[in-house]
Amino acid sequence: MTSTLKISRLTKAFDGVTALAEVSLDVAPGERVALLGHNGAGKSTLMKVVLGLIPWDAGEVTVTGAAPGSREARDKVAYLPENVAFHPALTGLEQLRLYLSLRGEKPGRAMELLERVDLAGAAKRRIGTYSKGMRQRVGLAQALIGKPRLLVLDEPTSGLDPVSRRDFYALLDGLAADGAAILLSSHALTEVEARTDRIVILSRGRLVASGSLADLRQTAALPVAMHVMARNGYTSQIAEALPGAIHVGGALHLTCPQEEKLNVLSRITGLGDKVADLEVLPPSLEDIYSHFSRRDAR
Ligand SMILES: Nc1ncnc2c1ncn2[C@@H]1O[C@H](COP(=O)(O)OP(=O)(O)OP(=O)(O)O)[C@@H](O)[C@H]1O
Repeated sequence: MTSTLKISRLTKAFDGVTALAEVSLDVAPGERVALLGHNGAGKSTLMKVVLGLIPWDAGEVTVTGAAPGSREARDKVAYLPENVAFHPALTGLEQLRLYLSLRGEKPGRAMELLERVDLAGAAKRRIGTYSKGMRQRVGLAQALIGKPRLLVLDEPTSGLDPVSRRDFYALLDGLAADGAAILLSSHALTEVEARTDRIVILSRGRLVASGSLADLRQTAALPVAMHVMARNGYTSQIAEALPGAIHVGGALHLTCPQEEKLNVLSRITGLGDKVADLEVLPPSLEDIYSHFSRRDAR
């Protein structure tokens, strides 16, 4: 399938400071990609290049086969900046009508867009009275104009409460199911872990990891943690059977390399009734993210 976004060996420096170094990334139609990285990793720079807002030094970038910033690309790309700003004196409805006219579309669609982001009830209130989450939703409604094929969202859920975040991702799921590619940056790791198809980690301008969470987990090969709860009176016997386990509260905690996980589990189950309960904790996205960021910093 042809990629919606194709980036090949993209390099960009600002006054001799490298912001992006040979970054390659393809995003397929309907794919939801999360861009992660510390402050200054290059996420916004990459987005600005994709949007055609800044030139780049080397490499190739195409958006739906067109050059970033070209008329064709702009027609198919939507952007939601992190701190979206609107005119505070306009109502949500007026703001959306204005954007629709600027895009050459019927202003009459404004209410339908506000309904999609659950803002119909506040459509006739001034944006100056909206909460941050409501302004963010006006931003999303604006990004939905013209059936975009690529949505570029810069920290779209920062400042949203958990319910608004869930609704926001549900909306993105619908757009992705309709074939739109989504590239979003975030610092909220647990949230992207559940709601995106692929995770891309940038570190100091370089792409250091790309794949599903399962792929990254496998590549990182981080240890697995286990919490073993002993039945009354058996804690020391279990501790003896599991060298390296440490007492934390009433449980025993141990870690082991991925490849030894099944051996350790069979040792634990061999302890029979002495074990009251067992929890196996795979490495979280936070662990994986730190692993790749640290590895790159060395
Ligand atoms: N206009 C600019 N002039 C000079 N340097 C810049 C400019 N824009 C970005 N940079 C530098 O490029 C690097 C990447 O910055 P960028 O804003 O892309 O990071 P980011 O990953 O989006 O960070 P954050 O999470 O803080 O938004 C940083 O070293 C930054 O200082």
